[in-house]
Amino acid sequence: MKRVSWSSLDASERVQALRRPAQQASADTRTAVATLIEEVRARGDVAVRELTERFDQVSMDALAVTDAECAAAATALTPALRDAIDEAAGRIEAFHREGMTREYAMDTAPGVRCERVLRPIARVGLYVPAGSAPLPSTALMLGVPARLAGCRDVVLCTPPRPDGSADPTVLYAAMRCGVRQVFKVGGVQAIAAMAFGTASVPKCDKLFGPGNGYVTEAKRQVSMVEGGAAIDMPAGPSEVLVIADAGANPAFVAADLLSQAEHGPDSQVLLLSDDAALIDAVAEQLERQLAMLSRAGVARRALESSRLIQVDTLQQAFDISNAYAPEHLILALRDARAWLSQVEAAGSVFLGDWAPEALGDYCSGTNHVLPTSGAARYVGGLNVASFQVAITVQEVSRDGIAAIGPCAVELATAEGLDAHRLAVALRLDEVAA
Ligand SMILES: NC(=O)c1ccc[n+]([C@@H]2O[C@H](COP(=O)([O-])OP(=O)(O)OC[C@H]3O[C@@H](n4cnc5c(N)ncnc54)[C@H](O)[C@@H]3O)[C@@H](O)[C@H]2O)c1
Ligand SMILES: N[C@H](CO)Cc1c[nH]c[nH+]1
Ligand SMILES: [Zn+2]
Repeated sequence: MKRVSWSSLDASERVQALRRPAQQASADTRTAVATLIEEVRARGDVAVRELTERFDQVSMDALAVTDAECAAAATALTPALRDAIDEAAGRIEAFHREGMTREYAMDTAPGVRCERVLRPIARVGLYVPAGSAPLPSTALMLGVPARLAGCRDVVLCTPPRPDGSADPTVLYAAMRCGVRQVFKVGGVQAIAAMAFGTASVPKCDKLFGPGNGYVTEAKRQVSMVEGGAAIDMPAGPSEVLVIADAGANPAFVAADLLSQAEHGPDSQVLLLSDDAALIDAVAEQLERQLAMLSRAGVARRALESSRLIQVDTLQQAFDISNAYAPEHLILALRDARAWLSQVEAAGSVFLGDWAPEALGDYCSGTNHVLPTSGAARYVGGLNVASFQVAITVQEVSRDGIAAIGPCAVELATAEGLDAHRLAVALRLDEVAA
């Protein structure tokens, strides 16, 4: 893992040091994804099956998971795993319920009642990755808020395993959230199928969930074409930025870095510290722990585009972090809570030595579907409101229009919009008569 001293870098070297490996899909990826989307759009399930055979090396007959498969999934899990999923789901539900947006109403003038009401998005499509590792925790992170929002049709796609089945843990987690429409489809073909609909897969209004570079690019593209679907956010290859001081535990810090590096070769992990000895110790721990990982190859590739950065001060570390806007930010600091006020852009923050990012991935209660590639500057992680639309309502009485109508007339006149002015003025005349 490359080590740099921030103050010795010039401006362009600093940009280079924080460059993400998959900042943007390459032109080749964009073109390839566009072609795949068009194939699904034009030929529906036939194309989905062909692409599944090409990219997942499995020939599929039925794409939908049957009730029998769901029932078998539950019994395939150990009681301990079922309990862990149930326990995690409980905390995720509690935290998301508490944070739900509320409806409200107020009189903005006598006789003018303004309200915000909430409605669930009717048809939502959830993507649960399973390319290099099936992620049942992602099924919880998507399914729990979808259920709390009250979405009517919840569709879930996840790549099939080599034998054509769906991962039973993903299925159990999906069922735990009340998801009944599950399809064994992954990658671009899943996103295109949910965006445009096929004979098997229902068309959805909005798509949610993380995925690799192809999935993320496919989401971006379907959200930009007429007749496509809205999307939650860019939730691509995982990232973590750790800010650690001299008192941090190097083994903990290294483990946290590796926990994101093992997601994929295009993951990126950064350590920022004002203590050279801590950085040395973390580098040593990284090597030691890599030797114990089953996915060491993947993690090593991610570490190639990752950095150990020595900063002059912790304040400088926060300036760098805010500019980078990481998906996950770990503050391995003695007074982590006091530094929280310095965080301006991050998907999810982990305070102190006892809050590994892996807890947020699974079971602290927060959502792990988070903005990557710097999108944390303008969008937060998934929550119940992501699955709802807020509709505003106004109810106006005769007294109400008498009170605020002249204001509208004045503004409509200034804009030269006569019909607007008339729509109000006619009513004012009637009220005055
Ligand atoms: N940001 C977040 O909130 C978040 C959360 C969880 C996971 N993640 C990320 O999700 C990703 C999961 O990726 P994954 O690959 O394991 O699973 P995935 O399900 O996203 O992708 C697997 C699919 O990719 C498709 N694919 C593979 N090679 C292709 C090619 N050459 N052309 C077109 N399509 C191809 C296949 O159809 C396959 O089914 C990781 O990068 C992980 O870091 C992000
Ligand atoms: N760290 C991932 C989000 O970037 C989520 C995840 C799921 N399972 C393990 N980790
Ligand atoms: Zn993770």
